[in-house]
Amino acid sequence: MNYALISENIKKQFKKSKRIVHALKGINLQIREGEIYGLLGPNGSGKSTFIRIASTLLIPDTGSIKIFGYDVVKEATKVQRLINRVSAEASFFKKLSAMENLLFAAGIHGISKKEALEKIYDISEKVGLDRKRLNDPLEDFSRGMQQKVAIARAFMTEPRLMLLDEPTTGLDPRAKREVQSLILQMRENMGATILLTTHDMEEAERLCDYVAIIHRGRIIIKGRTSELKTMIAHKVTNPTFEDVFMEFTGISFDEAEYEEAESA
Ligand SMILES: Nc1ncnc2c1ncn2[C@@H]1O[C@H](COP(=O)(O)OP(=O)(O)OP(=O)(O)O)[C@@H](O)[C@H]1O
Repeated sequence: MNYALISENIKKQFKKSKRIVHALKGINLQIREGEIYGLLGPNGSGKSTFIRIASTLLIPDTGSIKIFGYDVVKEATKVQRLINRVSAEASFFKKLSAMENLLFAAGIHGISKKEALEKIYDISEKVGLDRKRLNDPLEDFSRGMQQKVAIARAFMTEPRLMLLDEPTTGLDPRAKREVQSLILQMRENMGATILLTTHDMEEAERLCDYVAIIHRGRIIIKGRTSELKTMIAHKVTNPTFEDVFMEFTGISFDEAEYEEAESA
C-alpha cells in the first residue's frame, strides 16, 4: 500500500492572549494514494491547523508528517513541489485578469508560456469559462467561478497531493455542486490524492472515500462514510452523514480519562 501522507502524533499549541490553546493533541492518520480523504470537525477543532502543517506553512510542536515519504519540516522544499493548497477564500490578484493570474501561477511553477497557455485554455473549458472572459479582472467573476478557477489553477501544477481547505464554503448550492463535480473530475483526470476539509456533510459523503472526524484537536473516529453510518444505526433509524457528525462530535469526554485511554 502506498501512502500519500502519514501523520504521527502531531501536536500544536498556540498562545492566545494569556491562554494556551491546544489546537492539535496528537493526530495520527494515513492517507492512501489516490484517495479523497475528508477531515471533518466543528469550528475550532484543528482542521486548518493540520492542513497548514501538512502544507509546510506551520511547524508542529512535536510529531511528524511525511508526504510521499518526505518530512514536511526537514524536507519542506521537496514537499512543496508535490503539493498544492486551496482555501475557502481563493487568493488571486483580484484586479488582474484570469489570464494574468494563471500565467503568474504557471511562471512560479516553472511552466513555459506555451505550455501555460495550453493549460489555461484547458482550464477555462473544464470550469466552463468562456475564453472571452479570460481577460476580465477576477474581481468581476462570481465567487463560485473564482473558486473553480482557483482549484483548476492548483491542479494545473499537477500536484500529487492536493489540500482543499473548505473549498465550497460560502458558495450557493449550484456553485457548490459545480465545484464538487470539478474536484471529482480533477481527481479522475489527474489521479491526485486529495485531503479535504468541509462543514458540509452531504459534500463529505459525496466526495470522500474515507473520513476522520476531529474534535477538540483529537481524532474521534475514522472510517468510510458507510461504515460510520452503520456504527450509529442502532441509535438512529436511517442515519444521514450529518447524524454521524452530530453523534461523534457531541461526545463530552473527561480529558484525563481520555488521555489515559490514549496512552494505554
Ligand atoms: N495563529 C493562531 N493563533 C492563535 N490561535 C490559533 C491560531 N490558529 C488557530 N488557532 C486556534 O486553534 C484552534 C484550532 O483552529 P483551526 O483554525 O485549526 O480550527 P478549524 O477546525 O479549522 O476551524 P474552522 O472550522 O472554524 O475553520 C482554535 O481554537 C483557533 O482559535
